[in-house]
Amino acid sequence: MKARIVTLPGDGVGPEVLDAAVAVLEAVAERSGHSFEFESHLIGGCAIDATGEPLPAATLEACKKADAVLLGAVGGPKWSDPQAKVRPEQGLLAIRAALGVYANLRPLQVHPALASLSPLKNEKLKHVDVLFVRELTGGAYFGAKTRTTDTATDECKYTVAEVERVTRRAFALARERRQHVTSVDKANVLETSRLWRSTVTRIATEYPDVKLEHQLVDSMAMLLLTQPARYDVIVTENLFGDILTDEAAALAGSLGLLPSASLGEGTVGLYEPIHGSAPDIAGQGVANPLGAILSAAMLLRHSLDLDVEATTIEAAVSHVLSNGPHSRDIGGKAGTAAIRDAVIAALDDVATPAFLSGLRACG
Ligand SMILES: NC(=O)c1ccc[n+]([C@@H]2O[C@H](COP(=O)([O-])OP(=O)(O)OC[C@H]3O[C@@H](n4cnc5c(N)ncnc54)[C@H](O)[C@@H]3O)[C@@H](O)[C@H]2O)c1
Ligand SMILES: CC(C)[C@H](C(=O)O)[C@@H](O)C(=O)O
Ligand SMILES: [Mg+2]
Repeated sequence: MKARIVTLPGDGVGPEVLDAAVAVLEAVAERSGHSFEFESHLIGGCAIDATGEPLPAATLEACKKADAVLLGAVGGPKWSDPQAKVRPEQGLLAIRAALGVYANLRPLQVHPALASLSPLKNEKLKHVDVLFVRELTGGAYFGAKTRTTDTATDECKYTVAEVERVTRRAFALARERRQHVTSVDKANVLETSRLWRSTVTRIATEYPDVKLEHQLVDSMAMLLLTQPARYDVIVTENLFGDILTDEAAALAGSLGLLPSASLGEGTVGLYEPIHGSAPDIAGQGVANPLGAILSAAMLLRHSLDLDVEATTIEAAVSHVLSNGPHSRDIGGKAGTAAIRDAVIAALDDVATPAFLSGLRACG
């Protein structure tokens, strides 16, 4: 298979983790006989510096023509002045909106080798396998904003159609898993949450084989840490999903470990680790690239239909977590490049005949 992948390294540790993810994809191509072509474009702070825009037109145009987009991270102190007219994060929101990727899949698993890093050091960590489906193109992120000297507002708006499509995506995914959806809202206070809850409840009747429960977001934040193994698919609105998934990363052991896939309907998929530009460690070569590498695996699965290759990357990552080396955020000493090389070496340890069949076919 031939595929064109646009890479958007962005700022801070973004380019560092993306280099590692691209190297792993190149190693996969070499071993499985596929051909991936990479084209890098600007987004975020570096794009503001070069063009004045956080999402230059050339970047968007390239993304729309690609088979998939792999992003590092945007933002950083250099562009965080509260008075600034343009911000790196606007580029990220704009690309998500322009590609129409309304469903952000953020899987959480806890690797046994990292269980001691988790705030839950007991049996409850076994079998933690949660898929967050975060609504990504609506809510307070995209509502009207106002600002005067003493007042500011962020409108939070959801339409029924926006809730319906992300709910259907969550239920379809739950059907392939453990047939359980938890919908998270704040329906005791917010009107948008009441619309969310009634819409989810109605759409759930289309999936009688999937069990639905509702949970208020504040208690969800507690239950996620105390009973994570109870949950299968968690569907929620944009802001709640942002916060709960960073919280979930604490269970996994580090924010540097979690990947994501942002999907729409018949549009280009956008893949990115859930962490940010990590200004505190940027430029030191110590960022954990596993969230970016696992995002590349999700890209292969969801945009290129290369499930065997995706599973092989995931197995190689698991092999490295079991055997080391480990990066600093998970208690080790290895830098980004050493982790990258270890994952690439592990591809050969975990490769199956199915994975290598493309290569054999190519002689
Ligand atoms: N998708 C994105 O581009 C994205 C996501 C989140 C935050 N941001 C931006 O990043 C900037 C910094 O935000 P923040 O500090 O709140 O969050 P952050 O995710 O950048 O960092 C939070 C903490 O996690 C650590 N961390 C993050 N990624 C890591 C990795 N790969 N390996 C090891 N440690 C890692 C950091 O060192 C830091 O201590 C802000 O400008 C924010 O807007 C961007
Ligand atoms: C940088 C920011 C706009 C972004 C978000 O809130 O969506 C980030 O936190 C994320 O989780 O991808
Ligand atoms: Mg976030």
